[in-house]
This record gives sequence, structure tokens and C-alpha cells, in this order.
Amino acid sequence: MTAALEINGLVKAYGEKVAVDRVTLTVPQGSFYGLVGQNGAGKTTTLSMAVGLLRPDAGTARIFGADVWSDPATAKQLVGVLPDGMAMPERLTGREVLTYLGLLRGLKKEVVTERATELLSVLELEGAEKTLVIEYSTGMRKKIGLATALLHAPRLLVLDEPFEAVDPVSAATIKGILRGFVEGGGSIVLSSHVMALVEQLCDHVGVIDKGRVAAAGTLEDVRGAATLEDRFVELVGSGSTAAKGLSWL
Ligand SMILES: Nc1ncnc2c1ncn2[C@@H]1O[C@H](COP(=O)(O)OP(=O)(O)OP(=O)(O)O)[C@@H](O)[C@H]1O
Repeated sequence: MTAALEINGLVKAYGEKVAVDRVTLTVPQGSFYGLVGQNGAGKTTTLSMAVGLLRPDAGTARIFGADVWSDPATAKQLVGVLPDGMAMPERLTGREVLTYLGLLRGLKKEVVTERATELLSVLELEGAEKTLVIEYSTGMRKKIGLATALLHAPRLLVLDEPFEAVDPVSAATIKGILRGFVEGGGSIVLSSHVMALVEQLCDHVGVIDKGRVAAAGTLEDVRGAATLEDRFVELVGSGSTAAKGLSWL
């Protein structure tokens, strides 16, 4: 079966700094894939290249077999993306953003209106329907970003830290939406720092450390008999060093 997302040998350097160093990962269809790594490990850079937002120095990314760079129209129709620090038209209301992006995606006006109403309601943004995005809180921005990712009913969702700054009630709603999406045959890749969340939601996990894949596979294979957090610290960390400083505190 064709993978939902297949990235092969992705490389990205910013000047001397190699942010992503030959990253190869396969996200099987129907899987809920968690990408974890420390701050600056290269998750956002990897995901940006995987969905065609950032051109790699080397390597390929395919979404259901469609190359993101040589066949972007096919690839981008199949994917919904929540980028990190999403740039949005800030002087539009949430509904206007959804309408604008839905029409750009080629959806019919009635379909956009119906889906926008439903998304704003499910994500509890109806109250902010008439508010400009520039006035949204960080969590509300995540939610409207998620709504834009879902609007065209993609087969793959790529979500960069979707739960960051989202309150627990909204997080529970989003978890429900994402689980339902996978149960309905969709595939998801999300990045997160929260191991418990990845353990709770995901069936596959990839650990990125200093731009490289430190481990990848099913959740069971990666964590073994340990918790994901213990395994993660074992793979990437020297966690105790932080505690040695700050003697003045
Ligand atoms: N536009 C840029 N210019 C220069 N360096 C960059 C740029 N974007 C990212 N980097 C560097 O590339 C590395 C990987 O960053 P990236 O944002 O991909 O990490 P991350 O795993 O998503 O981190 P976090 O968990 O903190 O969001 C970091 O060292 C970062 O400083």
C-alpha cells in the first residue's frame, strides 16, 4: 500500500547549520504518527519540507505517492496542514479566513459556508466568528488553523504542535476530531513535545535528534518496555545536566 507520507533523505541547512540531516520516515496509511524531538531538533523544518512549504537542499517527499515538488497540485489537494506559527490573513475574521481559503481550494461557496459553520461550532469559535484573527489568542489561532487544515477534507493531516497553548477542554475536542479522522481512514502526522499526549494518541512515533532520526516505528517498537518519556530521554538527552547549575537560586 502506498504510504500516506514518505520522506526520503531530506536535508536542509541554514548557512553552516544543518537543521535536517538525511531524514527518512514513512507514515503508513491510516496511522496516527507522532514526531517528537527537543527544541531545535528539526521537526518543523522536516514537516515544512514534507508538505512543500520549504524547499529541501536534497531528498524527496511524497504524499500518497505524489511528489510534493514535481506534482504539487496533486500532493497539496491530499493534505491539510497546520504549520508552526501559521501566517494567516490577520485582518479577516475566522469565518472570512475559512471562506477565503475554501474558495482558493476550489470548494463551492455553499460547501464552504456549511463546513465553516460546522467547524467554527465544533471548535467553539462561533463567539469569535466576527472577531479579526489579529485579536485571537494563541490557542484560538491554533483552532482556526486546524479548521483551515480540515476544510477541504484531506486524506492526510500534518499538524505542527496542534495542542500548544490550547486549553484542556478544546484539547479534548481536538483529540476527538483527530481520532474520528483516523477511524474514518485518514492519516495524521503531528509534532509535539508532550510524550504523554503522543503515547495517548499515536500508534507510530519518530524521534528526531539534532536533525537525524534517532528511532522510528510503531509506538510499541520505539518505547519497548519503558514509557515513551524514558525512552526519549535515553535516546536524546542528558537530562540531569540542567539540574547542576543555578546554585544561586
Ligand atoms: N529560518 C531559519 N534560519 C536559520 N536557522 C533556522 C531557521 N529555522 C530553523 N532554524 C534552525 O534549525 C534548527 C531546527 O529548527 P526547527 O524549528 O526545525 O526545530 P523544532 O524541532 O521544530 O524545534 P521546536 O520544538 O523548538 O519548535 C534549529 O537549530 C533552528 O535554530
